[in-house]
Amino acid sequence: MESPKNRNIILIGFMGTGKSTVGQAIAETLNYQFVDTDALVEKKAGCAISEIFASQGEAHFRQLEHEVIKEILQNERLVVSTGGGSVLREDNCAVMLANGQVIALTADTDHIIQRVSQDPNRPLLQGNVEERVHTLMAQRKDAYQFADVTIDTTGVPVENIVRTIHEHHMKK
Ligand SMILES: Nc1ncnc2c1ncn2[C@@H]1O[C@H](COP(=O)(O)OP(=O)(O)O)[C@@H](O)[C@H]1O
Ligand SMILES: O=C(O)C1=C[C@@H](OP(=O)(O)O)[C@@H](O)[C@H](O)C1
Ligand SMILES: [Mg+2]
Repeated sequence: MESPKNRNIILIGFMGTGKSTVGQAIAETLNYQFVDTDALVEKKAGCAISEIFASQGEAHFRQLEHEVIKEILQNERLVVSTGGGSVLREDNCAVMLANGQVIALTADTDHIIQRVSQDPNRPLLQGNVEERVHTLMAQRKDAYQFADVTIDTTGVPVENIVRTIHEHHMKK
């Protein structure tokens, strides 16, 4: 485990690009431990993400998310699926790059809208989902570019994405 890029795999990307789904599958393939920062934030707060946003606001959620990312990346052999807004803090990006191979998942807007519309649990997408996705994607268009690798998941089955990540991780 000489290079920091060997330590962990860290998935970043907009909501609905498949970080949580793909992360779980790649962890099983590599026999790494799977960690979802959203789940760790919920554990730390003792309530659901939507409740944290509603009762304490987004800034508090971002602080918990930052603490979780810093803590968890002290370990090795993890696949870490991050929340889509974690990259908005530069210090999170720096911790990620220093502790693993950062892989950005992307997908086109229509696929993202279709995927997230089935899950009402994202506080930033309440109301008109299509409008919210368009607005946030425009705001974040450059936010995922610091990744070591970028993989377009549009129309790609999860097992193919897993295979591509596996190949990238083996040859890095
Ligand atoms: N490659 C894919 N093709 C089709 N559906 C997908 C794909 N990846 C994820 N999904 C679906 O999209 C939804 C959001 O996926 P999720 O893993 O929660 O994304 P994220 O963690 O990036 O927000 C889930 O219903 C999931 O089953
Ligand atoms: O993009 C964001 O700001 C968020 C993405 C969510 O995670 P997913 O990207 O896994 O949906 C979750 O962290 C929270 O609802 C905020
Ligand atoms: Mg997720």
